[in-house]
Amino acid sequence: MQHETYDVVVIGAGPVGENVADRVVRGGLTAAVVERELVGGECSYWACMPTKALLRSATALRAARQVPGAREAVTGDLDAAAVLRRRDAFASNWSDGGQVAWLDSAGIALHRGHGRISSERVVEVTGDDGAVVSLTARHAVVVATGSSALLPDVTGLREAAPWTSREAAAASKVPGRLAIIGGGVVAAEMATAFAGLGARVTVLARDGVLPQAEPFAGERVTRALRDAGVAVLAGAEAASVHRDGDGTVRVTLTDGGRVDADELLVAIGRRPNTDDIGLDTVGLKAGAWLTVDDTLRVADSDGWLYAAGDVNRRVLLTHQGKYQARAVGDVIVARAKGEPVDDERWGRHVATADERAVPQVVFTDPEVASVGLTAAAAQAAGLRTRVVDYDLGAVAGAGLHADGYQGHARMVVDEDRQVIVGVTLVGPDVAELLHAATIAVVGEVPLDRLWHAVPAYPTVSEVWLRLLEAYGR
Ligand SMILES: Cc1cc2nc3c(=O)[nH]c(=O)nc-3n(C[C@H](O)[C@H](O)[C@H](O)COP(=O)(O)OP(=O)(O)OC[C@H]3O[C@@H](n4cnc5c(N)ncnc54)[C@H](O)[C@@H]3O)c2cc1C
Ligand SMILES: NC(=O)c1ccc[n+]([C@@H]2O[C@H](COP(=O)([O-])OP(=O)(O)OC[C@H]3O[C@@H](n4cnc5c(N)ncnc54)[C@H](O)[C@@H]3O)[C@@H](O)[C@H]2O)c1
Repeated sequence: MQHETYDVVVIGAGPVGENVADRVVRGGLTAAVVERELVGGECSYWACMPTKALLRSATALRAARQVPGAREAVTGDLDAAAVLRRRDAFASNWSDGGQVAWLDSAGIALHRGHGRISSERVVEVTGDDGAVVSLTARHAVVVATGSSALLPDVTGLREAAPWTSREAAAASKVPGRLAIIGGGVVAAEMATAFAGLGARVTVLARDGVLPQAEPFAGERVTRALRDAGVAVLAGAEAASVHRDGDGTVRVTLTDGGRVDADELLVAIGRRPNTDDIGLDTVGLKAGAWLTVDDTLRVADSDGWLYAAGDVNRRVLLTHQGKYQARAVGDVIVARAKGEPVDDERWGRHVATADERAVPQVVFTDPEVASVGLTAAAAQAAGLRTRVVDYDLGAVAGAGLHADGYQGHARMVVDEDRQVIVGVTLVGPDVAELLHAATIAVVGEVPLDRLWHAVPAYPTVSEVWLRLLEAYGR
């Protein structure tokens, strides 16, 4: 068996693993990443990038149709084939050549194959040809193996060959009828995308649409999906699934109803990619999420094992995983060099924002952009809050942006500290408004000072002033 030694070995070269390795190399250590599939991970080829490419064209078309003058110039329908071609380009045609070249330029070694921890600080990599290379880490092993789609225990489901987000993101044609189990982020975005591409979509939303978000967000997205022709069946749950000889998937519901489709997408959440990475060899449970401290070090390990990104279940988002990667890369370097560790709240070596300041955009139409706590979550956390709502469509900039602009904004104020702890914006193109809210929440900017942050006129951002006015001074 071939043996190699590095300062740090990272299992998984998704966005998080790549960034951990980059950070430790920038800090003067050596690093290897192990990847069994494509360098770039889920995000690049089957998640963030291709799905947003599937969504973007229909959104642009809707935007043009909402502005007289532009509307008249739109004379045709969406070209689904062109959208799929553009999606292919955003997925780099499922080739990781560009990312491999970047690893090379960053001085990071790549080992292709399946990585398994075999003992303390040792990772064995089994290549496609069965050859095994043993990698020893002088300082740390970082698990960044991500997550996979979860399938519910529904009779006949697996035999019916359902789509997960992977097959949907990489679809080579648009099914005539698409049924979706789930009502979360993936279900809402995919329903929007495939309805825009011309499919007849049915959403079996057992717990409603976007149940984790502010209730008005789910309500507005549900309304928009229905306006777009999507059948949203709130409370519907699949009891059994069968795929007929002609390819039709028949979903029988627990209330006896039936939904027929050409494809069935399951989008009910994720499970960690830890089944077969050797956790049992170091006293941890195979198949479990990896619990970490704020410096991303795995609890119950002897200090050499870290986990970042989806696999630690803190936040299942690329940008937040990359934020963790910066913290974990830097803390490994600090510990290796015997330098002080800055693990105070908001310190350099901790991922404090994961707790209460996570930004997310759901790219439905309207978009849902949120950061921090919802009103319900703030209350559950025991904060004394005041909730301020404003009609986004009443802002001058919104009216200019699109005729008939409809949207809603909410800020949740911690009354004791006079700071904003949560913001949710729903409306066309609100994604780019979110970072101002993130800065206000992370910076814990006092409301008194926010009055001096004057939004430019006439932008949609003027909603900030309206929210402050509604709160009062
Ligand atoms: C449909 C969909 C859309 C999404 N859209 C967004 C979005 O718009 N914005 C956003 O922020 N987030 C989005 N996400 C979430 C985002 O994709 C994940 O949070 C992100 O990919 C996590 O990065 P990661 O590096 O932790 O894991 P991954 O991207 O899953 O990468 C893990 C890598 O590890 C490799 N690996 C696993 N096990 C092993 C092993 N034993 N040996 C070697 N290699 C291994 C895998 O092959 C993979 O390349 C979306 C998710 C889905 C499903
Ligand atoms: N734009 C983005 O930021 C983006 C886009 C897509 C995915 N993601 C990330 O990917 C992750 C996975 O997304 P997801 O939509 O699969 O998960 P999710 O957790 O967002 O939603 C899953 C939904 O499925 C429902 N559900 C759970 N079990 C069920 C069952 N047995 N039957 C029917 N319904 C069931 C839940 O009520 C929930 O609403 C999310 O955590 C999200 O952060 C992010």
